[in-house]
Amino acid sequence: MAKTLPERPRAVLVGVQLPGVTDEAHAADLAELKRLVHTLGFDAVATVSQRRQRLATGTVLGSGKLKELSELTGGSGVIPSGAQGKTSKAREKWEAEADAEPEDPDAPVAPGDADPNGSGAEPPDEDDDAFPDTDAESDADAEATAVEPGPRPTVVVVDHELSPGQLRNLERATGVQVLDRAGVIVDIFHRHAKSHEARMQVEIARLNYLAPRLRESSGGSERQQGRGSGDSAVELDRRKIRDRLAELREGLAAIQKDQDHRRYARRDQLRVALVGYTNAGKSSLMRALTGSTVLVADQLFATLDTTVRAMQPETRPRILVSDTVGFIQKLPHDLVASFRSTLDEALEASLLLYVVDASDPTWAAQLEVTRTVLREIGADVVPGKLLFNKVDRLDAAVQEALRAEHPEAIFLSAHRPDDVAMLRREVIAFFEASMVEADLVIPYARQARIGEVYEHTTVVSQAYDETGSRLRVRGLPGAIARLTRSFQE
Ligand SMILES: Nc1nc2c(ncn2[C@@H]2O[C@H](COP(=O)(O)OP(=O)(O)OP(=O)(O)O)[C@@H](O)[C@H]2O)c(=O)[nH]1
Ligand SMILES: [Mg+2]
Repeated sequence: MAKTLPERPRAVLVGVQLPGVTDEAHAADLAELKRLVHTLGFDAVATVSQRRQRLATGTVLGSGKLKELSELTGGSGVIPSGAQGKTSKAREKWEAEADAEPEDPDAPVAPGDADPNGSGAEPPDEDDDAFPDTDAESDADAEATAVEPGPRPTVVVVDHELSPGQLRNLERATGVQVLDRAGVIVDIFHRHAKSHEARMQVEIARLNYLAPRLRESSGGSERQQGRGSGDSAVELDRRKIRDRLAELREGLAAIQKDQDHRRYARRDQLRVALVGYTNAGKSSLMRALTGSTVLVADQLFATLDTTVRAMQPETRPRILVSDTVGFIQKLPHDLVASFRSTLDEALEASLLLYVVDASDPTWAAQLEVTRTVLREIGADVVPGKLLFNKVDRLDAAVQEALRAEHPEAIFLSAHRPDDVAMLRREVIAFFEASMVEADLVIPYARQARIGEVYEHTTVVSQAYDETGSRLRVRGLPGAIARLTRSFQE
């Protein structure tokens, strides 16, 4: 099918299997990178993989593998030595700062496990020799690099976070544009962000990501300033980025204040949030439960905005359902920070529905990523239910085994109305269980506000006496306490 479409850029994936990473986990990582790259509009046509003790400081791969990679892209396979001499003092300083500014909340994405001292890694690394067994290992999986026939790949995508220096070195050696995993995710977020807020959050993350990587054009990556006065152009860009970041933060703070108000207004309502790994089926369940038309798509990070809708048909009191941004492993730090406010929805829910794609063999690792992120924002104290979604794709035996292992979980398919109805009953039952019954007296003078009671509780019976109407209600203890107070004032 892809052949009839306009040509998609062809990409080579690069992954290093570090100690402690199993073959399965490594393969799953690369498969996920392939999906990310696909979502971005590239075709991954080859994978270069190597086992190493750690990422090579300068070029990620050892020199042998780097040659192999560069043969695929038509690059020289080496870092031209002349190119290294040109780095001026100002640029060095800028890069060094960019690589290591941990105390600055605006600091660019940390280089992660790669290149911990963030030197920018200009000189070609020499650690190939320090690990003499690596060459043998690279020979061992040399035959893994098969390329689909067609034109030369024009992009290299590395499954790790690269320091600006590593990125530049790889571009020089391969002669093509190099993206790292964080860059791919940032770009996807950039394309998928719809609301004003999400766009601002993503722009902040993107600027933080791009800033340390600004440089004169090399290997086809975009460069706004064209040629000219080199470092001063970089300096200028840097100032512009700082200004823009400040402006964005201000705008975001205003929007978030507004949202805090709205959230405050919803505080008495019954709320459930759908959380989970990207593509697990959160938006599909959201649609099914609320009849809303949120985007459902077989791509990663289809949803970037939190949507809140009442469960349909409406219950009394109504139950609000939130759809949230999905998680992924190795999510760039900046993006996690950007989406923290989105995740506040999850924090404020009374119930979290952990949606898992049961048909994905790596579901357990995906669930762990979800739990870890939620733990980090303190949402692990919110009661949760485990939802094994997409069971329509499982064969009966696998499903049986899963059910036996997780008797407390809900098994369903977002595509089956009966399953969704069952989920709805489960959600209602959860809230029922936490509700209490109480009597509310509404003085005649305040009858106009009786609607508030109906909004936040279930009215079991109603009677009238000389003081006003007397309602027997069921609701969450907090809501009842607030209503009682508000009608006594
Ligand atoms: N077979 C099957 N496919 C499903 C089911 N639920 C969702 N899908 C499909 O899975 C893909 C992802 O679904 P979404 O609902 O967009 O997933 P999401 O969790 O919202 O994903 P993000 O917004 O990207 O984080 C879509 O192609 C859905 O049609 C299910 O129960 N069975
Ligand atoms: Mg979604």
